[in-house]
Amino acid sequence: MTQVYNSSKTGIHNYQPSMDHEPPFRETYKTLLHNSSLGESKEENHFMVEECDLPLIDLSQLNVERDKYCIKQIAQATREWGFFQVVNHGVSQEVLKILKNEQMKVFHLPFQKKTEDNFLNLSANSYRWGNSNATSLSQVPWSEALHLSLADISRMDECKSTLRSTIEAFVTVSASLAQSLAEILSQILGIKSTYFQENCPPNTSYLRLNRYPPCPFPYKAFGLMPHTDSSFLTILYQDHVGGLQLMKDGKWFRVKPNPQALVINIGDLFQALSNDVFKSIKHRVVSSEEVERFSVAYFYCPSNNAVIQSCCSTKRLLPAVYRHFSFREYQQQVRKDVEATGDKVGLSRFLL
Ligand SMILES: O=C(O)CCC(=O)C(=O)O
Ligand SMILES: [Fe+2]
Repeated sequence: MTQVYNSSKTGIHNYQPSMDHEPPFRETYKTLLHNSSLGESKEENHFMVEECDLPLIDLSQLNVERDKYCIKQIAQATREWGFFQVVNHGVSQEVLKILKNEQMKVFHLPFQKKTEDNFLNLSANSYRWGNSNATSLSQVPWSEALHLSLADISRMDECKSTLRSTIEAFVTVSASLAQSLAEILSQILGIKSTYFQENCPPNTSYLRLNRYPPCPFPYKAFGLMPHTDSSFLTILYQDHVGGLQLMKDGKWFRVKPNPQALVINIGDLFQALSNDVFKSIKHRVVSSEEVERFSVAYFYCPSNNAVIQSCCSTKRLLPAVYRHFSFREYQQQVRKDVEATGDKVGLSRFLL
């Protein structure tokens, strides 16, 4: 399947993507597509989903002084939603615009090039698409991604210097924003203020560049299946297209895209650390039939050896919900479950 994007849709002029950049979704998942009962009306309609009014927090005062009102808003949004948006976050609109442009260029390289060993001088398996373990179409993400460890970024191909320097600019702000947010939240939990400095040294976090091609079966295949993030928290930049949905009180809601804002969500590790006080919220991406979509996610993660232990249990306030586990152990379990069943099981594997 090939697609030509015109300038009115992408906002980029004089830019011609290669015609052979799409991963072979249709061919690869032919059997799963055939087995899925296309067009059945009893299917949940992913598009008939209410839009939510996600809390929007202005961080301009946070960087100057630890503004109490701002901290209160962050705490409230985390407890009520586990998801919120921030503006005046420190990443300039210019950087975000260039980042999307560079991301578009890299994903529009021929598919064959993206799958080559040593693509952009990155570690093996950095470029990902679909799900080779899927047993049904609902387990196939109709998307492609570059999954980068922060160490990988400094090794990135010199010829992609604009991509690299823009990613670095995004990562620098995201790293400090993630740490500030985590420290604010840790105060509520009574965790010592140096916890994140000690457990999340530079380069242990990850960045993922996502591209969601137009999907011919958006009712059947998600851009990204319902999931929770394995991070402490995630910082997401999404373009103007929309498609991100989150689950609140058992119901799916659409997040209205705001390209000025970054979206923050709590991940599994914060849920475990907080002994379920904060919740890692399920979210998904519904693709468009007509346009491609881009997003960038910064996953704030500790070193592999870091042990996640519920704060409340260490203070003996409440019985611990989860057993201690290292981040390495967590990632290994997630990988094992995905390989065995096509799905992530997540925190419930570590329940006491
Ligand atoms: O693209 C998005 O809006 C969400 C991406 C996401 O959830 C992820 O990469 O984990
Ligand atoms: Fe996610």
